[in-house]
Amino acid sequence: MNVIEIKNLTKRYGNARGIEDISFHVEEGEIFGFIGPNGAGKSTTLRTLLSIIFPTSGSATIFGKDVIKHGPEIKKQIGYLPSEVFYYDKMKVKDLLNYSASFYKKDCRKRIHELAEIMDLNLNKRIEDLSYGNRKKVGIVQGMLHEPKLIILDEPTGGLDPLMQQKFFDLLKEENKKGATILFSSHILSEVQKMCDRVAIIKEGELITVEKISTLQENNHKKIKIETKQPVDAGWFAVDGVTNIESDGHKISFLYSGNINIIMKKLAEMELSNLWVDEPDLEEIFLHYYEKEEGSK
Ligand SMILES: Nc1ncnc2c1ncn2[C@@H]1O[C@H](COP(=O)(O)OP(=O)(O)OP(=O)(O)O)[C@@H](O)[C@H]1O
Repeated sequence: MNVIEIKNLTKRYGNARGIEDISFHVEEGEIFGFIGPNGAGKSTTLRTLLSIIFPTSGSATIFGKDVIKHGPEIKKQIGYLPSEVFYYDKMKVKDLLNYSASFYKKDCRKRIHELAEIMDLNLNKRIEDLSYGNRKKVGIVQGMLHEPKLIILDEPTGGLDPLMQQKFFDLLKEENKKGATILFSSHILSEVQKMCDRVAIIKEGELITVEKISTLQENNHKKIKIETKQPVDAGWFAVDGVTNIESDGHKISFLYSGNINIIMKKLAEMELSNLWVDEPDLEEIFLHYYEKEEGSK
């Protein structure tokens, strides 16, 4: 079953671009990553999904229900962490969290304490006395205290130190094991790579691709590095499927996607002193997509 279905979603801010014709779905039980650089349209997509803002055209459903018509009902089953959290500064953390919990028809007190313990958050402090990272933790606890079936996170790790990031990801994995579906946006590719099953890549408001991380890594591209006896002109690699060439004459690295025999024959024409074939990390694949898109314009 698809927990989220986004169909041809477009949002314009006056004449300015927000997102253009975005379609993808998130399946039940998935951890789905939504990645793209600053200003790509991640927050716009997520806010439209939560009917915080309304689309110019297109539609979206969550749990099979239209997000505009059934917004309030759907939101009870969603945990949302916005990219920036704003609070009443004078409130104590525990008062804010209890107030948030009062919107749900369940007793969340035990879970609030468990989450605060995991995230090392002091419930007795005033919001105004918290650092940026600790405010983020308040947002995390607030988004998860009602044990939602769907967790939507917009750039969740900003401000968290590496140890906290790890704890937070462990927490998300645990929620996912218990059945929660997770959608999170990020421009930090290593965290998406660590966490997600599938990923949608967005650029300048448009969707570039939706792929399994494993497919992106294994099937599509190889990272090939060679060392040669004679200097090789980078032009020698004008082969279909070769991108991201970096060369200092004797050492050349590039990404290759396509029939592996073609590139092996090309390499066999050269006197090699060394050869490495690796899977690229997500960052390299991501840059590759960007280069392709820019080149094709
Ligand atoms: N309220 C608004 N009014 C006008 N334009 C907006 C508004 N909010 C976003 N935009 C524009 O929409 C585009 C997408 O922005 P959005 O915040 O969705 O990107 P993002 O991928 O979340 O970026 P970031 O990683 O920087 O948060 C940008 O060009 C941005 O300037």
